[in-house]
Amino acid sequence: MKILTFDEAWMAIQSLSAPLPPEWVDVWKATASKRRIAQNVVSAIDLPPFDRAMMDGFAIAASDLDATEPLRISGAVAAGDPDPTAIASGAAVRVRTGAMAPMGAAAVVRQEWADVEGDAIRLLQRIRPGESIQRRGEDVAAGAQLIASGHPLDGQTIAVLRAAGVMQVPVYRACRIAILVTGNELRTGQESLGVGQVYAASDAFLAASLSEVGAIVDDIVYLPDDFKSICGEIERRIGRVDCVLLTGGASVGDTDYALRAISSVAGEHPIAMSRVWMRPGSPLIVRRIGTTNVFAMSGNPAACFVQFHSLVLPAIRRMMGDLAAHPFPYRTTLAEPVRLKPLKHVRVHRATANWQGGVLTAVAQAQQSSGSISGLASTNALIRLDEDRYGAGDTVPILFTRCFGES
Ligand SMILES: Nc1nc2c(c(=O)[nH]1)N[C@H]1C(S)=C(S)[C@@H](COP(=O)(O)OP(=O)(O)OC[C@H]3O[C@@H](n4cnc5c(N)ncnc54)[C@H](O)[C@@H]3O)O[C@H]1N2
Ligand code: MOO
Repeated sequence: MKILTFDEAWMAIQSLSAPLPPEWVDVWKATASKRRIAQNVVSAIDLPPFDRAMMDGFAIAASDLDATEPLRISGAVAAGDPDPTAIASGAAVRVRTGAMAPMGAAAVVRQEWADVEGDAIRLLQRIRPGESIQRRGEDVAAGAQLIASGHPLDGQTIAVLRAAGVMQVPVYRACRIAILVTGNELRTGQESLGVGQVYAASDAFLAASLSEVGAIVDDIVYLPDDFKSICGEIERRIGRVDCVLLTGGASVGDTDYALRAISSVAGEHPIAMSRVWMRPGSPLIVRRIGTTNVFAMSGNPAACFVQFHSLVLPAIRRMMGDLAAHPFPYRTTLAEPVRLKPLKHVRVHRATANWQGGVLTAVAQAQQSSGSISGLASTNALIRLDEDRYGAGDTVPILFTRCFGES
């Protein structure tokens, strides 16, 4: 048994989970995803690529910013016109928003600030130099840093890359994952339950949360408590997927095969851990075999949920380039007191978090048994409890298990 504290387990698992090699994606074919960019990206062009009119109105020369005499309208330019008509002193060029500013334009006078008198305009106020012109490269210059490594390739980022003329970016490869669900008592699909049987549940939240972060669930396999078949199913995935997630059989009973099967397949590969001082979720076995990380989580759905969100998912996110992952990244106020049995385990409670009067506030669920699953539908967070007693208003670390605000 290799038992670690929660923080030791976090470090051990994170250090096994190096980012996967990047692959290049075409920015114009990329769909918004949680994939992360694997290097700093610079702008390919000046942005905007030319001095640009920001208002519909009239471009004027520097000598006419406070002209009291009429300025003759000498031409017009629309967005997309390639010809940057020059502007002379005493003249105005009609411009549309998004058009190239004429050569020599010192400002664009929005049309509300000028009276049109035949083929001339008269300014209604003094115009500031540079008014309503966005200069070439003012947003970002060609070659300047645009996006930092590790940034998600989502819709907002794709917009920036496109605008800046970046055609391809390297992104960390999506983590490929196999889920092996073990247990003689488990039934799936439309099967009705026999005596002593339960429906397999945990793989549903595993698969859903993994696809939310952009990982690829290669397959989900249901296995009996049989040493040989568990060994065989692990072995055939080593080197073919980046992570194998087992559930069930992670504890110490004589039909709990996860540790023995992983050890048998691993041979000389050292075990990172087989238990963590955390409740629920203490039976957690982690071993890297070749290029594959193998995690065996508890069968109890609530324990599996806690292990997955607090330790396993952050490791998978790190493999996909989230290098800033932190175990419980926020703090919340407790709405109610908490009293716990003195134990050396860190307790991780399922909670419901909400904004109350502008303050993030969490209520721990009443039912915290590791065998109870019904509360998972309403929980949106896990809170970390290192002490035995807390008062209402105390603050504790929290992580969100679903997008905050979607509960
Ligand atoms: N003598 C000891 N017994 C146990 C210990 C211990 O230290 N000494 N640890 C306990 C703790 S803590 C936990 S948590 C459980 C973990 O057990 P396993 O990981 O071996 O899981 P199983 O025994 O296979 O299953 C536990 C429970 O969950 C049900 N289950 C399993 N898989 C699923 C699934 N996919 N969906 C829904 N429900 C599932 C299963 O039927 C069992 O009821 O061990 C304690 N024992
Ligand atoms: O891992 Mo267990 O959930 O502490 O009963």
